[in-house]
Parts: sequence; C-alpha cells; structure tokens
Amino acid sequence: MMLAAENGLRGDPRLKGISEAIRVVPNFPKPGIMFQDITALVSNHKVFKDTVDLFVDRYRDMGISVVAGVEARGFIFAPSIALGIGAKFIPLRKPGKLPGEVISEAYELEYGNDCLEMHVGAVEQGDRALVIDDLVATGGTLSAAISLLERVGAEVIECACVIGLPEVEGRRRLDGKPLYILVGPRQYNSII
Ligand SMILES: O=P(O)(O)OC[C@H]1O[C@H](OP(=O)(O)OP(=O)(O)O)[C@H](O)[C@@H]1O
Ligand SMILES: Nc1ncnc2[nH]cnc12
Repeated sequence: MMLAAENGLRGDPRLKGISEAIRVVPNFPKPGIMFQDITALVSNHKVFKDTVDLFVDRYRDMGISVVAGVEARGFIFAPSIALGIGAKFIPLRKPGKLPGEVISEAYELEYGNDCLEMHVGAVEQGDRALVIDDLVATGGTLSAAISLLERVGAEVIECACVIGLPEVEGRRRLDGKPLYILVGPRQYNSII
C-alpha cells in the first residue's frame, strides 16, 4: 500500500485537511465497525477539490484510458478524475443494475458478501485502467474490480482510494497490484 504522505506528498497540508474532514461513526452499519464517513469531506468544496486534484496530478501522465469507479462511493470520485485526466469513466455496479450484458465477480466484505458487475464491451483489450473507490479495507472489492477488468484484457495500472484501513490481508488480496491511498483511517475520539 502506497501512502501519499510517503510518496512525494509528505507535509502536504491538503492531506491533513482530507483526514480531518472524515467522520468516524462507531458501530455502523454493524456493531464493531468504525465507519469512515466521507460525506462531510465532499460537502467541503476545497477538501473535495483537493482530493480530486491529488489523484488527477498523479495519474494525468500515466496513459490511463479508463477510470473504473466502484458503486456506490467510488462513483463520488471516479468521474471527476476521469474528466481531469481525459479518460473514459466506467461504472462497476452491484448486481442487477446494469441493463446490458454483464460479467460478474463475487467477493466478501468487512460486513457481508457482495458482487460487482461490468458491461461487456465497456472496456477493451489493451485499455489501461485505474480503479477508484473511497476506501479499502480487506481489498475484496478492489480484487473483484481488478478481475473484471483483467478478464476483458485490460491492464490494471493502479488502484486508488481516499482512505486505506491497515488490514494486512488487503495487500495479499490485491495480488501485488499497486494500491495508492491518500490517508489512513481517522481515529475515533469520544471526548471531542
Ligand atoms: O476492501 P473491502 O473490504 O472490500 O471494503 C471496501 C468497500 O466497502 C465499502 O463499500 P460498501 O460495500 O459498503 O458499499 P457502498 O459503497 O454501496 O456503501 C467501500 O465503499 C468499499 O467499496
Ligand atoms: N470501516 C469502514 N468505513 C467505511 N466504509 C467501509 N467499508 C468497509 N469497511 C468500512
């Protein structure tokens, strides 16, 4: 896992602003989960723009042809990044949402099971892909996204998330694919 602060952005005040805009909600959606809520982050124009800019700056010269966003929270960031770097955006959706012919991959979550689908023909052999989501925990979701893209012959250049939880397993499940994250999880402080 590549942390932005350890890859050229050490001391960048934008990272501190992003981290501070994340709200921790304990026991959501299930007991024991410390939910990292990004709704306040995206309702702050400067922090939201900083987040998109950091990704656009990193990916603009990497020859990325497709930005794949993961439903639902990946959709908040991926289209702006795609527009910023001049790539196509494609949605990876939860089951039964896409109207055309799809391919599917099942995966496990921190709090349940799910499946991602992609339209056949949305991505072509030789496309250079960036996968975007808001957060990586176990890496199960990103692994499913990588599989979908590789099954149709795309090359996954990198996966990127705003927040990375320090689950060791995540790295293994991404099977060595580069993973870039802006910040670690916000710590919950019940006193403030
Ligand atoms: O690394 P993982 O263990 O796979 O977990 C990360 C995924 O979990 C969350 O989505 P969720 O499935 O809760 O769906 P949502 O975006 O529709 O809320 C998050 O937005 C990531 O997509
Ligand atoms: N702790 C967490 N906060 C927000 N989204 C998540 N997805 C999986 N784990 C999560």
